[in-house]
Amino acid sequence: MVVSPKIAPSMLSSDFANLAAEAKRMVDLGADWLHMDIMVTLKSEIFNSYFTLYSRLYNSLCYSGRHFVPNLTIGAPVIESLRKHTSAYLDCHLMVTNPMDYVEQMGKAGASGFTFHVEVAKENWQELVRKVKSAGMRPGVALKPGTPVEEVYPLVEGATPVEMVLVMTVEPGFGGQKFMPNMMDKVRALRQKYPTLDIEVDGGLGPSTIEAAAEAGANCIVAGSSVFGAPEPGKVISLLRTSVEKAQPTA
Ligand SMILES: O=C(CO)[C@@H](O)[C@H](O)COP(=O)(O)O
Repeated sequence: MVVSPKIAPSMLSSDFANLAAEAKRMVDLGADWLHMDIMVTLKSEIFNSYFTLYSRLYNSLCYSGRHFVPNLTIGAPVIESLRKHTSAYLDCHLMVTNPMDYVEQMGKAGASGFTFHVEVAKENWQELVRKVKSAGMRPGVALKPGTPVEEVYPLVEGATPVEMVLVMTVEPGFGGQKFMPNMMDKVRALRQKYPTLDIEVDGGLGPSTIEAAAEAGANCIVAGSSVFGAPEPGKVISLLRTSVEKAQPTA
């Protein structure tokens, strides 16, 4: 195996009122990571940082209104609570417009991975990656469906590189959307350039779409509704893993 499979149920599809039990259930069923979707409002972020006309304009043009995504989920306090109940790798995907503001609190809360969006970190990604590492987390970069894959190359090749690229296979914001097969061109390009990189796919992954993703070269698989909605979630986790294993070239 060149890269190992990491199956990461998206806790966005879990019962939030029973998060600790849901996390344990997933780990017991064979999950490698727990994927945590962090989405916050732009409003709270801009009060924490600089409120400029530019950022207002930029965000209204790029991010349909005042949020990076049109949904609200969890933040560092929930990660901190969950961390008391599990030692699992918490794969945190920050769908926020100012990831720098969250590095310290996410590190202290016990996040394992900190994946930010390239669309909002074009200027300061080097400092961001350094801070993520010194806060004890593994840095990753995510890209939305409309973002060209070339935009993440400098982050993978930098002096302090990211350790994972997350290719969104739906528009970020909600679980239960349809997988976008044309995103596999990005995965293929990344795998060809970086044979040992962790490449994650997120959105619409399940038994009917895993083959396309695994064949393209994805090894970290986020799956929400296909796992939590299955009568036997353990079988889905194991099928996802087998598909990745089968598709990987042997070293
Ligand atoms: O980040 C997101 C949505 O923004 C994902 O993590 C979803 O939670 C994946 O859910 P499914 O598409 O697998 O239901």
